[in-house]
Amino acid sequence: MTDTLTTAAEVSVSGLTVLYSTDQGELPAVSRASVDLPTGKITGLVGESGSGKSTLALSMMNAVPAPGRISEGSIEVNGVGDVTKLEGKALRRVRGGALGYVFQASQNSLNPLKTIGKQLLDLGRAHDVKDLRELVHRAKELADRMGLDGDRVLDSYQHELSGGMRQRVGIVLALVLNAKVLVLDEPTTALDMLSQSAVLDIVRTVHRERGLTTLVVTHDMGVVSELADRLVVMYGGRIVEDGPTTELLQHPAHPYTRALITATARITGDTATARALPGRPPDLTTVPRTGCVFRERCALAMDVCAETEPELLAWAPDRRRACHAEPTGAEA
Ligand SMILES: Nc1ncnc2c1ncn2[C@@H]1O[C@H](COP(=O)(O)OP(=O)(O)OP(=O)(O)O)[C@@H](O)[C@H]1O
Repeated sequence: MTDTLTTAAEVSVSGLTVLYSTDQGELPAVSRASVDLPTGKITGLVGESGSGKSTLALSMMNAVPAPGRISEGSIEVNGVGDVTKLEGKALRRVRGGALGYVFQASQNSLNPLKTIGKQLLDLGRAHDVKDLRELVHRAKELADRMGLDGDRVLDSYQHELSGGMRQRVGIVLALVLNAKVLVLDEPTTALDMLSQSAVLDIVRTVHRERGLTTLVVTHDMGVVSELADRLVVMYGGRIVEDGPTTELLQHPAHPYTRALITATARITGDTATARALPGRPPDLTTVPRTGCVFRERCALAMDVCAETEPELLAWAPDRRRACHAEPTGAEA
């Protein structure tokens, strides 16, 4: 069976492999990943630290940092084409133009030496915006919609803003050029609980009001379980499972997804039974080169798992999994 969704895709990642150069040679941080971001939906990309989430998300802007490179695959963005083929000015126009990206720890991604307003003007000039006053007006409006004082924020330096305010500023800058696709990398990490829920409310609201296609990257299953329409689970550079959020949480079909859910008290509703996943996730150098990448931490591992890498295949409508074990009642 193919891995395509029936819904229209705003972004379509196909056979993506991203390599980083290490002292052991070039190794994959993302391996043959194929996934769609359905138009108008919020997709959550989850997995432990090092699973390749940020690398996959950065690839969508063809912005994998050196010493990394996209070695295979394509990323089709609606109205743009294959971003892996873009370079120079065409690529800069897409970043912040069609695709708005709020960086991980965006708390620190702002320039400490320039006011937010000055950074907004730099962004406008980089994108050849003719009417900068209109751009400032739009940014203030957006900021106001997010519960910020637009005038004050534009006159501020980043150190004058709280973590939650900086995160909102990151979203303003990502959307002010009317991006249709919004990518947020760990939007709530390093925020206190109150600011976390305020930022998530804002993401939900701007997503709906602006008709966005949104990708939320997080290691925290709890964050996306309430926010996302769909979940995509990554482990060791592979997509191991995806599907609609409610179905995937109620009936996880990959042992890794099940373990992530069990480890999240916010989903199980019980801090006492929430168990951290035993063992450590692999990095580029330790990820198994043959067979299933999860087998060393998997309670269901069989001989075949050491020999053959399971393919990510559709096993029910709108559900895919990469696992040799049969989906059993245990998943339900
Ligand atoms: N610049 C780099 N050079 C070499 N290896 C890298 C580089 N950046 C990331 N990696 C490795 O690539 C793998 C995937 O990293 P990535 O940051 O995409 O994962 P992640 O799931 O987003 O985790 P985190 O939330 O910790 O960023 C990890 O093993 C990481 O160590």
